[in-house]
Amino acid sequence: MPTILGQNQYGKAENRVVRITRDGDTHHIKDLNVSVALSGDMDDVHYSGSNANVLPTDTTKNTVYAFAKEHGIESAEQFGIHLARHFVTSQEPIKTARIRIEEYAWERIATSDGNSQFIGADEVKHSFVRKGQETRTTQITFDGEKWQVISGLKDLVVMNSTSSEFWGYVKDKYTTLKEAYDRILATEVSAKWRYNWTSDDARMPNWEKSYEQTRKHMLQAFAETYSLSLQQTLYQMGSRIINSRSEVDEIRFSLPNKHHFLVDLEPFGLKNDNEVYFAADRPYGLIEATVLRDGTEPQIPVDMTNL
Ligand SMILES: O=c1[nH]c(=O)c2[nH]c(=O)[nH]c2[nH]1
Repeated sequence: MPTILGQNQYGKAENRVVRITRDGDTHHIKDLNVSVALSGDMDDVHYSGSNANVLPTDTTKNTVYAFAKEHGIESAEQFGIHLARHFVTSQEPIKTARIRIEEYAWERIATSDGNSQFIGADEVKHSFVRKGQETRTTQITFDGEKWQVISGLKDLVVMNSTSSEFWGYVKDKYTTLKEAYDRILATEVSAKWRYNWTSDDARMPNWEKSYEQTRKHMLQAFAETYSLSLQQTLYQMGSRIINSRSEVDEIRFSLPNKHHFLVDLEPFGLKNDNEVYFAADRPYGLIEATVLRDGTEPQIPVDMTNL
C-alpha cells in the first residue's frame, strides 16, 4: 500500500530552565518548562533519512538556555515569541515554530521577624516557596486507651537561590562531583510530626494553629539556615519545630535534593555567572531523618514519611 507523510513536527520537549536574576542580593526567579516543536520542509528526513533540513533537537534545547542568559526571561510570552521568531527566521526549511511554556510561580518566604510582602531581613531575598497548596496529612490511632496523632505535609516546594554550599565530602575513585561554594538548594518537603497528646484531655492541641505554626517554623528555618548540606538544613528545620512547638515531640523528613545544574554556555561564547540552571527531575538525592525531643522515643515509622 502506498503511503504518504502527514502532519509532522519535532523538537525538544520540557526544557526545564531556571533563570536567577540578581538585583544586589535580592534575587528573582523565573522557572519555566519550555517545549519546542518545529515543522516545515521535513519530507526528506522522513522519506529518505536525509538530515539536510534538520536543526537538531539538541540545538533547540541549547537555544532555550542560551536565550535565557542572553535575553533574560521577562515573561513566558516574551521568551516564547523570541524563540519562535528565531527558529522561523534563521532556518529556511523551518516554516512554523510552536513554543509551549509552563511557568512555575514562586513566593518569597517570610522571615521570623518580617512580613512576606516586604524584603526586610536578609534571608527572604533569596528564599522562595513554590505557589500552590501543599497537601496536609494526618493519621489517628486509638486503642481504647491511648491516642497517637501523626500529622504532616507533602509537596511543599522550597528554594534558596544562594546561601548553600556542599564541599569537604568523601572522594573515592567514582567521585566526579565538583565542590560547590554557592549553589541552589531546592527540595520538596515531606514531613510527619507526632503530637505528644495521648489522652482525651482538655489540653489537646489547637490542631489548626499547630499546623500553621509548624509549617511557618519549617519554612523560616529553611530560609534562615546558611546550608552546608541538605542534611544540616533538615536538622535545623526539625529542631526549630521541636524547640518552638511544645506539642510536637518528633518530626521525620523526607527531602529530595532537587538538583539545579549550571548550564555550560561557553560553547556559545556566553558566561554563566550563576544565572541559568537546568532543573533536573531525576535521579535525585534523597535525604531522610527524624528529629526528636531529647528523652523521647521515636515512634514515626521510617517509611511513613512519603505517605
Ligand atoms: O546536601 C547534599 N547532601 C549530600 O549528601 C549530597 N550528595 C551530593 O552528591 N550532593 C549532596 N548535597
